[in-house]
Amino acid sequence: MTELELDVTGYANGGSGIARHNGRVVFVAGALPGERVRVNVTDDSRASYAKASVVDVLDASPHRVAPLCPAAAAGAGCCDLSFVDPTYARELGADALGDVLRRIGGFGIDATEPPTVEPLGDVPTGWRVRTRLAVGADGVVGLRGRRSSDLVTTPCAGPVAGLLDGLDGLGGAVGTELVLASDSDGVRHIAELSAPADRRGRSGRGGDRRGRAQRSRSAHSAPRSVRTVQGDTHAVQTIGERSWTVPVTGFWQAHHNAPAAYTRAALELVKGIGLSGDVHVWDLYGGVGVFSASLLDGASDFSVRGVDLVDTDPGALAAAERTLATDPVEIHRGAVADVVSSLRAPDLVISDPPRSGAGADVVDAVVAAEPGVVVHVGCDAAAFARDLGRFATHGYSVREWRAFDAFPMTHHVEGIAVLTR
Ligand SMILES: C[S@@+](CC[C@H](N)C(=O)[O-])C[C@H]1O[C@@H](n2cnc3c(N)ncnc32)[C@H](O)[C@@H]1O
Repeated sequence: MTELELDVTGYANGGSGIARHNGRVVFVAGALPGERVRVNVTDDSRASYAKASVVDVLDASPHRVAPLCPAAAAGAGCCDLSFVDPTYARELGADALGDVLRRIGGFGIDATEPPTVEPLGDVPTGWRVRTRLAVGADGVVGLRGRRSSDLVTTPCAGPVAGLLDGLDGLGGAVGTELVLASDSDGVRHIAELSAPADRRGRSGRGGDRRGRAQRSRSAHSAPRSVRTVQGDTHAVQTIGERSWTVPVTGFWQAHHNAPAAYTRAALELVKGIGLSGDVHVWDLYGGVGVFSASLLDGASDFSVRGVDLVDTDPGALAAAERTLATDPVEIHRGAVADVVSSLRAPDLVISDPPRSGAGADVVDAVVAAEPGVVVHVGCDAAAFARDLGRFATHGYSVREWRAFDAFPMTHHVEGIAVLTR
């Protein structure tokens, strides 16, 4: 492996430092702007850039701290910025978000100031209420390594207190995974997911890299059986006066303060934006309907006449049905791209897609329905910027955006923006 000494001059969305070598960009994992580092080149396969990881810090940034997450320090792929002072990490996140909003979203340098990244708690540790761990030989439980499939059994600092206590031996065979959820009363529930198809037999072996990757993707999207190991099949999660019974293996925001913060932010963003009277809402990628509920309960300038809630996950939609049973919410199971053209035109759209973003086709379909106001949420800065940029090409402008440090000690940032036509 090639070893180099580099000066790190910037920070890239994705959490790496940026350096240059022989005119080529090198993305250096584990390095901060202003540092001189010795690195190993880990990927030299592309003409325009290389990837490397830090072997030794020769000249350290004043923002480098002793790792806050012992698992990350031991090589786990969990908290990639655990070695960065948390306030500075949020500044880096804001810079990276501003950069992709300009570069990928096409928002001019003079556009609305990029958002600052707001903390969701006082400390960067003990925030995660849902996590997934791998089961290794002899029932040992741990996180996968950053650059290997080895198990790291040192506990991560992200999960809330008690979530990781006494796990060894709870899981079954090698290759299964444990999904852990802490409900709003702090009670722990654990489900075991059977191994994906490619780890069960020999079907995933052999062939070229692309073939193996394709088989692995389809193996991971194939249904896996679920066994309750501890607690219940569902966790009760509460925001204010509303509660949801959410499948342990289903989606709930990872940060214990995120659902309340995001729904409050959405309400604040639509306040005074020009909506009044009876409003029809689309809650796209709505999951259990936390945004639907907050608008129904908390909108102050307007009242919600009806909501179309769209999601693909039957478990989340069943939870939505229970909690929103007496509300004017119509639930649609299916992909947003397939469903929206059949829905009644909205005044307000909330969209909260998964990490990959909504994508051009969905943005175009939303725009075709001509909502006056769109609130768009994104947990991947580049996808968020791409989606907002697509709205902008259709004449929607960002009136305000906010960002949250929803995954402390990592490079991930959650964005939320309100756009008007
Ligand atoms: C980031 S979560 C947001 C869920 C919800 N808004 C919340 O805050 O709890 C994304 C949701 O998108 C759903 N999803 C993923 N792909 C989808 C698609 N193509 N169409 C509809 N829903 C989808 C997932 O099931 C998940 O509930």
